[in-house]
Amino acid sequence: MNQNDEPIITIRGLEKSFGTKEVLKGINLDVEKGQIIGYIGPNGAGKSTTVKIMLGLINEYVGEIKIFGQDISNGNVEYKKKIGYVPEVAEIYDNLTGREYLTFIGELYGLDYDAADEKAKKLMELFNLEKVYDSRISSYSKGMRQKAVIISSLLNNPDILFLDEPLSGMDANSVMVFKEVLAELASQGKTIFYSSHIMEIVEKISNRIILINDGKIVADGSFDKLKEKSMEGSLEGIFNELTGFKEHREIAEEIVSIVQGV
Ligand SMILES: Nc1ncnc2c1ncn2[C@@H]1O[C@H](COP(=O)(O)OP(=O)(O)OP(=O)(O)O)[C@@H](O)[C@H]1O
Repeated sequence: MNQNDEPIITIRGLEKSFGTKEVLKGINLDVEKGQIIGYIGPNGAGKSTTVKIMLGLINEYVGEIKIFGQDISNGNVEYKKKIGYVPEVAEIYDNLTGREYLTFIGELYGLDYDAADEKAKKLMELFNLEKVYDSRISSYSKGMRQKAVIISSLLNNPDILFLDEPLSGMDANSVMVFKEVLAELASQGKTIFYSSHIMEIVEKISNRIILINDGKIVADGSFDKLKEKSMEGSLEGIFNELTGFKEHREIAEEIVSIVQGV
């Protein structure tokens, strides 16, 4: 196997506990260049934990992770230069303007100020944010902030993009643009690791879906392949089936009866 055929991410025997709580119980995964992975699972399943370990934000774990062929525990953080990350909750610098924030991030990635400014400005225009480029981020709406975070994750032209619920707050037009951007990036060989609870979108954009439950991978394949193995026609149905969740109606009825009982 030559170097170009090597998986871009390899995870072997990944285990992670917080105190006595075992969160990841042996994750094994090879991700190929150009894949859009939909990484899904119930609340608390360990999706963000897996991503944070890959980003080097959590250092203590059992198992081996290679990104771009390098073991990430070797102390060399160079690989991070080729990664983009949109966290579920972004701490962005409210008192900075869009321009200040994005050029700052661009410079952290090694771009010079003018290159970062030009790129950020063009991307802000394409996301309809040109008018607020010089306004403080504290004045942005939720969706506007989210777009600024997405732009910041793209400034370094990353080879792997980790997205944790990236569309929250974004309007339908922007979602449409962003979905196309992801498909286009993947077609150019970028790898996308996409975590979300919006099953309709995961179903549409991912060419490979990985479902974790109780710390283990319980499904891995294209949406069509998962459908073949299931009685369910939608990803939402497959998700319910594989996570053993059947009581939604009973739970809903109980909630309503408690609400009405006050
Ligand atoms: N720093 C931490 N300290 C202690 N427990 C943690 C920590 N981070 C995560 N956990 C626990 O690990 C489990 C997995 O959390 P994680 O955030 O990875 O889940 P998730 O699959 O991303 O969930 P969600 O869909 O709700 O975002 C949860 O039980 C959570 O409480």
